Amino acid sequence: MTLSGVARVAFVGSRRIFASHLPSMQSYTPAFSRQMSVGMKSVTDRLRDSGLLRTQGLIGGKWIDAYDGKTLEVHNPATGEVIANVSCMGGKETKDAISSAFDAFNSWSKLTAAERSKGLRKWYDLLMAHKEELGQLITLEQGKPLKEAVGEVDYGAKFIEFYAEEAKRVYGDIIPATLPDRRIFVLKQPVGVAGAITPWNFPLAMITRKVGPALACGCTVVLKPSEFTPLSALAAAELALQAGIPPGVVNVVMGNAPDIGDALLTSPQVRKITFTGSTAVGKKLMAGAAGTVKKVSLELGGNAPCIVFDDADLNVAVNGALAAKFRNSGQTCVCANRVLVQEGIYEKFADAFSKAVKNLKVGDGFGEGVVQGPLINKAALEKVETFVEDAVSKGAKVLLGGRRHSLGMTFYEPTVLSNVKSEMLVSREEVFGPVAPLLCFKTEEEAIHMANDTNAGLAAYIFTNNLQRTWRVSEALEYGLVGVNEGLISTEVAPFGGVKQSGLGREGSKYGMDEFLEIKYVCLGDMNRK
Ligand SMILES: NC(=O)c1ccc[n+]([C@@H]2O[C@H](COP(=O)([O-])OP(=O)(O)OC[C@H]3O[C@@H](n4cnc5c(N)ncnc54)[C@H](O)[C@@H]3O)[C@@H](O)[C@H]2O)c1
Ligand SMILES: O=CCCC(=O)O
Repeated sequence: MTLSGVARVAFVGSRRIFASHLPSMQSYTPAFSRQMSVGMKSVTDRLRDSGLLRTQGLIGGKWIDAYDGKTLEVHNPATGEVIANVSCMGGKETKDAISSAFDAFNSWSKLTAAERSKGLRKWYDLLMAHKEELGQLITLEQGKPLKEAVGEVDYGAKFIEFYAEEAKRVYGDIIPATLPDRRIFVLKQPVGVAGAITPWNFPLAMITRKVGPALACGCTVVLKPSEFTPLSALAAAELALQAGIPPGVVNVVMGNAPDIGDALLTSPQVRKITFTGSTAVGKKLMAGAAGTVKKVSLELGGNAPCIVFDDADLNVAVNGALAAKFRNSGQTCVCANRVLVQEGIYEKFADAFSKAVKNLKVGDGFGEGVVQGPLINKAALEKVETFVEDAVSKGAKVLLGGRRHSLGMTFYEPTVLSNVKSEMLVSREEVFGPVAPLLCFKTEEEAIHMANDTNAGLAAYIFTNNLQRTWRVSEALEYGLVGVNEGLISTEVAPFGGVKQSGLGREGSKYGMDEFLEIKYVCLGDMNRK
């Protein structure tokens, strides 16, 4: 079937899905067109067949339109075209979703851990069974290369698998009593309904990292995915239903973010807010949650330093920095934001790194060999542009890239800047794009000072072959995660989270469970007392 033969409009349930995201053929090579026709056929047909292309909100196990019938367009960032129109919901729908979650909490929290575990395991199996389609959906609405998108499904699904196992390990304590006729017990209980708000850069994994532990602990969830990428969230929710997770345990609303946020924050029935996104929005949510004193966890923005010492292995450092910087086109909270290079290795590193960056193929995420997709939207593109202009106007030198990509849309050339200084915007704020600013330092103390000179404290990377230095610097860095000779460190088994203004709490690992549990102390008096 040729690309032109693919139906322009497909129907999913009662909703219309527009297939007009298909790219204009003039801009691509024949090989690329063939690839797209296969990819596009899969996206529309396979998703429709599996029921994964959902466009309504999910409340109490039912797929529901916005009460006023409003919809919201979802775009393919690689082409700008509309992929789907999803329900644009607000406070009213959110209140109903909260009621459903509150009702469902009664029964879900009372299931045995083994029963909840079974549901989560089934959900994991279904996510994995649909990993190709889910990956295509992520590429379609978020833009990341297909291979990376399928990798996100693997990564995201692992949180569900891990927490299916962890559900069975919510242990309490027995504390030696202070009086002979008493016994002291500690119980861990689910906090209640959790409001989960997630960003667009990992449309699936940021959801599973929250919903997995929440459900494992016995909590129920009202999820609000990003308006830019709701389709992956809806598909994951559809699979949760197919896995037999009861109605009301997972609810999804999307649309008017402040209205949805207000409904979640002001409801006394919501006992937990778990948020991943920008620091600015996180601060607002934290303030809003104070009114009803909710438990809050926040995964916010970063400003990751990537420190390359003179004694580093050059290849390891180049590959590590490349992975840490250019994953998801630089749109990752743990992406290296500043590359600090010691003066003795600076020139060699700048040269080898620029050569490696030059080889990164930019294009539509469905294109063969593409490793750099578009930025999420025009605002993101303009932000990157402004940051590069600011750096250049203050003396930075463009070693590579430094401008919009000839593909147009929101594509930006993978960029390397040298002679970058700490006061430039690229060093002070999260660039969230494919720009690597190189800063030079002389001593270890200077590197630590430069690295810590920020309000953010999420991820940091160091490249060195000196064991003592590894420990000294790892301990001195004011960050929640440190990669040593490694640029990709995220995994479901390790705690992920920031210090300072990068957030509160941890996701992933056994520690991720604590965010959804309350501790209850029970004092048992003398049962034989007359
Ligand atoms: N620390 C982490 O684990 C982590 C992971 C991924 C992304 N991030 C950060 O996320 C940011 C990029 O994501 P983004 O642009 O989607 O962030 P964002 O803060 O703009 O949006 C995140 C979510 O919050 C919602 N939102 C916005 N205003 C709201 C309000 N008033 N009330 C309720 N919800 C509201 C959005 O609709 C979206 O769903 C970057 O700063 C990145 O570093 C952090
Ligand atoms: O963007 C932040 C999340 C990325 C990750 O989990 O590694």
